[in-house]
Amino acid sequence: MSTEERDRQQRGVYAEEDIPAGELARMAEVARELADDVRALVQATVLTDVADDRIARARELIGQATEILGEEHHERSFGTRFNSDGTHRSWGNALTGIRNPIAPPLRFECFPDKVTVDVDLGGAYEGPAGLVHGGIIAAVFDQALGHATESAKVPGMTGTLSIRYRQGTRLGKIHVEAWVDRVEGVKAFAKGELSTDDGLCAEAEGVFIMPKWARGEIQEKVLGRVGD
Ligand SMILES: CCCCCCCCCCCC(=O)SCCNC(=O)CCNC(=O)[C@H](O)C(C)(C)COP(=O)(O)OP(=O)(O)OC[C@H]1O[C@@H](n2cnc3c(N)ncnc32)[C@H](O)[C@@H]1OP(=O)(O)O
Repeated sequence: MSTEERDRQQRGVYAEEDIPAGELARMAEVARELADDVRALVQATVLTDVADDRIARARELIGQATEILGEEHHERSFGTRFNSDGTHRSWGNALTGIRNPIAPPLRFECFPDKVTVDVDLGGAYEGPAGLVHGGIIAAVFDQALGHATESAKVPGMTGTLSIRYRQGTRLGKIHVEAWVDRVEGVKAFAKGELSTDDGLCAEAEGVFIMPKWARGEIQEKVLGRVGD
């Protein structure tokens, strides 16, 4: 596939919609509840100690649920949807998507100089025994630093991300802060820290770049709207 075709396809996953605020709130509630249920299922799957016959029964029920959910579905991914009320939603996002049970999910608080997030990472995010997987920590940083650039109105995609793991992060509650250090043209340089009750566990820095294909219309849309 040519670069032009790929860029065109990439721009195509951004959709416009016109959903009244009340309806959107209802849809969000349904999405959150479904993802919470499946997240609980994932945790139960990792930790279960029941006998094989109970697993077989659970699989039957899971199969039925999968069939129902698949009756109607989006083609490839949820993408990002811009609503006429000035919001946008990326409900499939792997870290923040309210419809995505893989997402912990991260819910950021935005301040003028930084974004923060507190989240509980349970047994589904294990790497070394009892500790959070390093790749999960990288993903959390990627989203947090990306969110900081978006909050500072200099959004971009990750060009380079580097992480210093200072000590193991025990499964459980983590606190992350991220901020934009400086901006050079289309590049925003962001930094972040992850801590727990044990203190500072990891630090990150990264370069976030507004890609060529997104400069202009999509950049304006992302900049002009708030959303999840
Ligand atoms: C809608 C979006 C917002 C959406 C924001 C949403 C927030 C999402 C947060 C989650 C973050 C992700 O998961 S993002 C997903 C993971 N990341 C990706 O998939 C990115 C894949 N890579 C790419 O798409 C591209 O290589 C880019 C965008 C990184 C750069 O390509 P480009 O757009 O063609 O940029 P280009 O003009 O060549 O270069 C611009 C400047 O950046 C420098 N540069 C280029 N690549 C890199 C690099 N990897 N690391 C450092 N610096 C780099 C160049 O030297 C140049 O510097 P100078 O000459 O100007 O000095």
